[in-house]
Amino acid sequence: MASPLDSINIIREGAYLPATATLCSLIIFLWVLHRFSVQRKNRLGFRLPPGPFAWPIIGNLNQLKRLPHRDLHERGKKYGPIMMLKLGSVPTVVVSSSAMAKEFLKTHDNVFASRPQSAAGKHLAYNYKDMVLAPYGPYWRHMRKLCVVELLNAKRIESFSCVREEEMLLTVRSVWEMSGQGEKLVNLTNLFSSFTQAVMWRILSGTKISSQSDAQVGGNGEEIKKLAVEAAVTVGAVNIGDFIPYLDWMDLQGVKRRLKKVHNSIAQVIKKIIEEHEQRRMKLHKDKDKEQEQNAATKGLIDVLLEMESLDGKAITEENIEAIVFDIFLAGVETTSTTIEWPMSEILRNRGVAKKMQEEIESVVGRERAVSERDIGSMEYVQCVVKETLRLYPALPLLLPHESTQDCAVGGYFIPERSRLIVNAWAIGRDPSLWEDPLEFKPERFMGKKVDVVRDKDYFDMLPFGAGRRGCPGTAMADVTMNLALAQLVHCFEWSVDGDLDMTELFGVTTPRSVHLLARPALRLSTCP
Ligand code: HEM
Repeated sequence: MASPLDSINIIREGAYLPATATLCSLIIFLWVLHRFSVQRKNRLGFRLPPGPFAWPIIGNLNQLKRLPHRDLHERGKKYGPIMMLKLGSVPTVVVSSSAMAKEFLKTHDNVFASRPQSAAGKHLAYNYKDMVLAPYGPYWRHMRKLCVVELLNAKRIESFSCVREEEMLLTVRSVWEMSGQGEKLVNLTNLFSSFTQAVMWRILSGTKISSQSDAQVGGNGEEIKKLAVEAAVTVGAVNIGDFIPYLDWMDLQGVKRRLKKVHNSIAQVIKKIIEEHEQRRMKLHKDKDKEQEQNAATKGLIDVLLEMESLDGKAITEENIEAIVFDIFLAGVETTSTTIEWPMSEILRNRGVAKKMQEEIESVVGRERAVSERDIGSMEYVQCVVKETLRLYPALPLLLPHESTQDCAVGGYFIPERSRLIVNAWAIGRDPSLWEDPLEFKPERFMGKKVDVVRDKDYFDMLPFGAGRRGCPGTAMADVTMNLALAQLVHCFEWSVDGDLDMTELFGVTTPRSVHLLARPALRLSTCP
């Protein structure tokens, strides 16, 4: 995956900086003018938050390290829980305490609910016509309501439990097969990716990702799997033009070109699958019996969207449907699979955690059958393992960037309009003033405590899903998927690794392990389910 630092190094080495002195003077003049205007704007009478010295043009871009969540955490120790950086010409507020995160994402949520403009939003995400990268306003509200109320409501998520359970059973069987019945190591990183892709694709389209019918219609599922990886790599690169707008037109790193290419390929696949659904619906409509049969079966979200003509009197266009399919697939897959990979790594390093999980699971389901989603409610320790993972390993350690839509005073500091907000969820989850032994993986810390990371809107001591208006709408779906996958894998198999595990991470769209997770399964149940 391209590292943000690779892109930043281009600037550090000076390879592309404008050469002529005139241009430099002009840029410095504009920079001074800009600083002056920011200071003048401060009619609220507060100072800007503290932060390191920012160079003209590049600001602090050249100082960011390969793992920015760790780097910003270290800097936060010097400058405090609100720090101001300049990324290129973009004023950027970095927040790294629970109390300050609450100020920004709850008290002043309405001011910080927008997203900054970016090449990814323009060229990949349907020119901001998706939900994830759309600026705050009526269009985003329409899309968010459609997604939260119609697609990801509790009843709908529950209706897909059979999809998740079936895909998990297929995954367990493929583990056993791939390992040569316990002889060989299995690549769990790839396995979790395939599992979450299969679940999300089936929930959207109603078809298996590599089923025969899918293959007959051109293998849309397989195609989108490859494209999702490509999109993640491209979005993971820092685009210089997003931070130094007057260099944007040059597309120095070729990011815009790659984004456009990936967008066109993804849009084509999504368009095709929507057209196929439309045609099938028309055919079924003619055959009433089959239509009833289809209605009784679980529908994919694309069918749900096609059946709805409007929401609150506003039409649901084909572009809306395409963008929502795009968002749910891309936002739901990597985040969930990364969050399953880390607790499996901890379980492999800590036999005691696996043992406690197995004892609890067996007390609920015995050894003769696989775990179902209904069982999870009775498994407090398994749920604590998931919570502890979300605390220590948030898949998006800096959430997604927010942007302020007006001047604002927060925590005694002035935050100018159009500042970028970065909330360091990784640092908050490891804050020693909130957590005892913060760096240790101890699921027991949540036992007997009513901590509801998914639904409690007032809980800011860990923020794996963000909070407020832009908080993740897929939390409930992610929660059931992760709990089921972990319980099933630990119940069916005893896992072992060769040697010590490397626990370092990469920073890209999500924060996966830097080295794929390989482990050997030994069957615990009498037969593979
Ligand atoms: C463990 C899994 C997941 C994690 C850790 C996660 C985390 C996040 C985070 C941190 C954000 C940004 C919040 C912010 O900007 O303040 C977000 C946004 C979002 N997530 Fe998730 N997510 C997960 C799974 C999912 C799933 C399964 C779906 C869909 C079914 C989903 C859909 C979205 C969408 C659409 C947004 C954008 C919301 C908006 O901008 O209005 N996520 N997620």
